[in-house]
Amino acid sequence: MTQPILSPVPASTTQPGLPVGQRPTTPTPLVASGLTKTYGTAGATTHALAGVDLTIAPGESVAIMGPSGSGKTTLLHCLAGIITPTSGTVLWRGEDLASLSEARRTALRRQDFGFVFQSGQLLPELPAVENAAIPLMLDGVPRTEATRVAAGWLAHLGLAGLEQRRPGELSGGQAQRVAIARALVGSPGVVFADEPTGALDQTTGADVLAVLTSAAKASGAALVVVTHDPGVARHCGRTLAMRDGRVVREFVAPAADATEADR
Ligand SMILES: Nc1ncnc2c1ncn2[C@@H]1O[C@H](COP(=O)(O)OP(=O)(O)OP(=O)(O)O)[C@@H](O)[C@H]1O
Repeated sequence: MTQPILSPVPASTTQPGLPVGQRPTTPTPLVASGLTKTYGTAGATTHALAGVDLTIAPGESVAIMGPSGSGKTTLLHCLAGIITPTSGTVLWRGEDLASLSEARRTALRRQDFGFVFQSGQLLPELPAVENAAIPLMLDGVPRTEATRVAAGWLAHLGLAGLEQRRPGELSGGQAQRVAIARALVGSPGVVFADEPTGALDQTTGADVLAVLTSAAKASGAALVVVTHDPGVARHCGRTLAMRDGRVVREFVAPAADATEADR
């Protein structure tokens, strides 16, 4: 039986996953200022982001909603350093992500950020426990230790006994829990989730979302979730409604007063 490595106590008193000292422990906000992103070339441009200012506090959960094409994924990708904004800055631990070398940005994404996508993010040939352990192994943690920690997360997320199953042998909801374990296993500062329940039925999606938000909270990670589902947004402390590349409304939890037009 693997040892549980996540206890429901504040992250300030425990850093699940890795031995103390391997991770910076000072909580830090993620601060975006004046973000714009323009795709295309002269004559055929799309202004996907038209000036976004946003601060994600340590440990807070933020849902990003808005109609298709309003810039949600573009914002998430800028915040996570996956793409570089056309103008504006994203500061993490005092550094502008755009000023880092690609190698530094890649390392930072692996070490400080976790990611959950809609589906298809697990490697089909690897068992669940190894899928979940990947970020640690890429970071140089020995395989035995990495899989021990990953197994602890799988157990915490309700997947004890399924460690050796490959993704094709898991349900959609179980596969998303493995993806959540993988996102949290390295004790990230921020977890980014893009439509994490979009491929699941409503009940399974609600379960997975509850698991994601509570596990992120217990680990002390901030959570940024792009979603069309107001049920998802209700799990988050703050909801931003986007339109035409801007944040046009903001709700403090729960987002019960979000209208159909905000989705
Ligand atoms: N790589 C790209 N090249 C050109 N245009 C892009 C690119 N990515 C996004 N866009 C455009 O930028 C705008 C914002 O796209 P984005 O994917 O951020 O919106 P979204 O709100 O996440 O949409 P959805 O809810 O449909 O996923 C859209 O008009 C889209 O067509």
